[in-house]
Amino acid sequence: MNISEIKLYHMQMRMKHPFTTSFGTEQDRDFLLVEVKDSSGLSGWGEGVASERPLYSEEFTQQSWSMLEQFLIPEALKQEISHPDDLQYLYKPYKRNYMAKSALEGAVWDLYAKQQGKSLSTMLGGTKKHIEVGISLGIEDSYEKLLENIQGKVDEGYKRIKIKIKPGKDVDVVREVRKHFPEIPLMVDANSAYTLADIGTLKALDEFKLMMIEQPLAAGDIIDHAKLQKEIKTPVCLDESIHSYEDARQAIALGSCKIINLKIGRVGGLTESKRIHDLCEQAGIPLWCGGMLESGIGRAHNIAIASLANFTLPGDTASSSRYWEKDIIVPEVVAENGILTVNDRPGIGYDVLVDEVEKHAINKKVFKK
Ligand SMILES: O=C(O)CCC(=O)C1=CC=C[C@@H](O)[C@@H]1C(=O)O
Ligand SMILES: [Mg+2]
Repeated sequence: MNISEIKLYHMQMRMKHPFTTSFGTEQDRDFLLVEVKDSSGLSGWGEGVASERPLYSEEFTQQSWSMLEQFLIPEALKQEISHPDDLQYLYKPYKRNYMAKSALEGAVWDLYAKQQGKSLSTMLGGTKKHIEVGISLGIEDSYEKLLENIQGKVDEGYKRIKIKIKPGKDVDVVREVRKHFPEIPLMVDANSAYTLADIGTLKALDEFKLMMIEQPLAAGDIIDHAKLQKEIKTPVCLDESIHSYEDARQAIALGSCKIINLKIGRVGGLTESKRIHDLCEQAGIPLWCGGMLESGIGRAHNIAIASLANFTLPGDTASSSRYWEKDIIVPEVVAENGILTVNDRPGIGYDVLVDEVEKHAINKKVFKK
């Protein structure tokens, strides 16, 4: 692949509105970008989705920066990479740090696809040209604000509504939403806010015809989710418990979930994402592509992976305008009536506005072969 230079950017971009989950509120997105250049000057881009604080998982921006700066980038420049899959061997000695690994690997995949003159979707084996998307709504202080947000997104045509729940803001909130929206495709994301002691509350959600309940129990848990799934009708969807092909294999074998929210950054990149996709396709476990409040670069990667056949449920990749006054890609990601078009331009299929990247970069480091 003749990689000659790798640039690491520490980005800060303010989202239009704060986003609240069971573990915290975020509005100033702090994330990384990786740019991989070949000797002809062609660039591939990847996004590091860890946040400033390790609340979603153990990863955080500064840790990803150190992992990339001290280990992953210098080692990638030391060897000849002929295919993005080669990075799995470089990554093998290093534990976890999935989001850092994914940022570099995603940039290498984008560059590789551009060198082949093919879209990233095609290179990954994607078959869909249109992808249905939903919207993930944060926790609001008032019912009227939440109901207003839902109405707005239903009017925009989003194909499913995901709302966050936590103890004290769960059954009553879903009941109120169902009162106003009895038929919309609705799911809840608990971000690990419950334990098996809350089984009464989680069973009570069965009356609301939810598409799924996402990650009700502890991050990393497989066993208790298997016990829970036997007790409730609502399909369990795992997010923070699935960090690898192995985790997915064990969760499927134990019946811990009926659906998986796949996030490229959480599982260490596109090569592992593809492996998990194929495993779930074999096992009849549908996937959807989750979001990590990405900039357009991460959204473009999400679109590419979500074009694979077994991504059969609407994901979280809403329009760029969901979060950003101005995205760092052109054209911006636009969901028309809840549908994204997979473009067949080379690589991620969007141009990166390097001036905008530089504007939002609070730190940058260039690594040369
Ligand atoms: O990117 C999006 O629009 C989805 C955001 C979202 O729901 C999440 C982002 C990051 C961590 C979590 O809070 C949550 C999730 O668990 O999916
Ligand atoms: Mg989630």
